[in-house]
Amino acid sequence: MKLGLPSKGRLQADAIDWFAQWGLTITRSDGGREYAGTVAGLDGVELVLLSAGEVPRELAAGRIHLGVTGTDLIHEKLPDRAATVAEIAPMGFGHADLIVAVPKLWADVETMDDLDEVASLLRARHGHRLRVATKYHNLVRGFFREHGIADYLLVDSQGATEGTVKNETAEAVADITSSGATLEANHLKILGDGLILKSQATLFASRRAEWTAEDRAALQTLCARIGTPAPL
Ligand SMILES: Nc1ncnc2c1ncn2[C@@H]1O[C@H](COP(=O)(O)OP(=O)(O)OP(=O)(O)O)[C@@H](O)[C@H]1O
Ligand SMILES: O=P(O)(O)OC[C@H]1O[C@H](OP(=O)(O)OP(=O)(O)O)[C@H](O)[C@@H]1O
Repeated sequence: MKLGLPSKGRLQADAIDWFAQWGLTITRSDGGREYAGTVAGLDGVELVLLSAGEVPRELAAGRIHLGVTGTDLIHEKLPDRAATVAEIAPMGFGHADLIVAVPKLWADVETMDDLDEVASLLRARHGHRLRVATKYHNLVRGFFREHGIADYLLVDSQGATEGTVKNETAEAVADITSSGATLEANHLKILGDGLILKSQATLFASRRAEWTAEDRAALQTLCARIGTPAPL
């Protein structure tokens, strides 16, 4: 059974601690620079280290049986997620909210409806569409559609998204926030009804992987320890 774990970044250390409480000892090879390691405490588990952003794709391709990543990334990257993955357990860390934020200076803009009005004004007065910077294209499109906002442009931003407003490449952003410090530092505020998704690190199982009898037994054992029914 292949277990995909973030190779570095904010989720890895907490994920290793989380598995330790269920009797799985995960050890990175040589000082943590090599992307390899071992799992002790449950037979037949092989460690695969990869970026949190790649875990959804690897689960969908069936190249890993289990994977740890944020629910935001699963929702964004797997449109057909019910057929692709099964949630085993939320892990209680990596909490973050995907939100829509606008400049604090926009005193009259507090809701998605207000943002829709801004979009219409921008179009009417300046002849260009409202630009929204994000890396969560699918989730943002769906959310704007639910709020009846159609006249806007998504600007791809793979990092430093909150800076796009100051840099004048976008008027609004849709990004992850946890402490709120980055929004504050960039003079942005969250719209009252601008919460797209609440995310946390979660253990998922792949419905697309080939599950041998040994893999299923390992999954059963792990789920019994966690105290949750095996989803497959
Ligand atoms: N403050 C935060 N900022 C961004 N992501 C966060 C935050 N808190 C928790 N997360 C979660 O962490 C996950 C992303 O983790 P990380 O940035 O380590 O992965 P990544 O984007 O694959 O990293 P890499 O920079 O190696 O590509 C997402 O699921 C996200 O929701
Ligand atoms: O609410 P906060 O605690 O301030 O955290 C939110 C910030 O952290 C993340 O960025 P990250 O550190 O991953 O850098 P990036 O912008 O390059 O993705 C995220 O994209 C926000 O910018």
